[in-house]
Amino acid sequence: MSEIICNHVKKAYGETIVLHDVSFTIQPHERISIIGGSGSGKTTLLKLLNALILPDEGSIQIDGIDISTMDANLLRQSIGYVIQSIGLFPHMTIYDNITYVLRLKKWDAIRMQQRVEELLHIVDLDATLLTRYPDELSGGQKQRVGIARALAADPKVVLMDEAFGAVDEITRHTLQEELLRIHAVDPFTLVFVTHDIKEALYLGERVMVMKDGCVEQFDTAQHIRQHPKTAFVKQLLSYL
Ligand SMILES: Nc1ncnc2c1ncn2[C@@H]1O[C@H](COP(=O)(O)OP(=O)(O)OP(=O)(O)O)[C@@H](O)[C@H]1O
Repeated sequence: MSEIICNHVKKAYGETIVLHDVSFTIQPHERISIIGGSGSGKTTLLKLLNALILPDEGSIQIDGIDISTMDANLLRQSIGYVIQSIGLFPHMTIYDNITYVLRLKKWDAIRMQQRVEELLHIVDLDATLLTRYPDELSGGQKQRVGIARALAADPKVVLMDEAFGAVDEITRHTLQEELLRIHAVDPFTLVFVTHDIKEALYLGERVMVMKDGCVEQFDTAQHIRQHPKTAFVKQLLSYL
C-alpha cells in the first residue's frame, strides 16, 4: 500500500507563500518525480510528506490517515528519506548509519546483521566499508549508503531529494538504474525530486512540474513530452 493524498495544502514561511493550494494523489507503489525551478517548493513538499513541517491549510493522508494525527517519529521511521547532502551521521560507522532506524525499532542484532547483508547486496556495496566512517567513502558510495539506510526498514514510501545530484554522470546513471531495479523487485511509493528533466522523465512514471508553489502539470512522462501544458513545461523539455 501507501497511497499519498495531498489535499489543498498551503504553506507559508512568514509572509511568503511557498505552496498555494496543492492537491494531488499518488498511487501505491507509483514512481513520481518532481521537477521545477529553484525555490518552487519541492523540498518543502517533501518535508510536508515526512511531517518535518506541517501545512498551514489542507491535509496530507497516507493510506487514508491524516499524517498530522500520527506520531511524527513513527511516521518518519516508516518513510525512507534521502537528501542530496546525504545526511549520514559523521561520527557513526557505515554499519551504524545503515542500522540507525533498525536500532530505534529495537531489532535484534542477528536480524539486523542479516538485513545489512541484504542491503549491501541491493545497493552493491562492499562489506569492508561497514567499519569505515562517512568521510572515508567516495560520493557515490555515500549515496549508496544513504539509499541503504533509507530502505533498511522496508519502507512503503521513499522520498528522495536531489539524491543523485552530487555524483558524476556515470555514477548518477548507475544509481538511477539501480533505483529502478530495487523498485521493481520490492516496490514502494517513490517521490523523487530532481533538477534534471532527463532524470525526472526517466525515473518517474508520472512527473510533477512545479513553479512558484503551484503544480503546473502532473502527468505521465509520455504525456508531458507529447503535451506540455505551459510555456514553463515546454522550456524544461527544451533542455532534453
Ligand atoms: N525554513 C524556511 N524559512 C523561510 N523560508 C524558507 C524556508 N525553507 C524554504 N524557504 C523558502 O521557501 C521557498 C521554497 O523553498 P524549497 O526549498 O521548498 O524550494 P525548492 O523547490 O526545493 O528549491 P531548490 O530547487 O532550490 O532546492 C524558497 O523561496 C525558500 O527560500
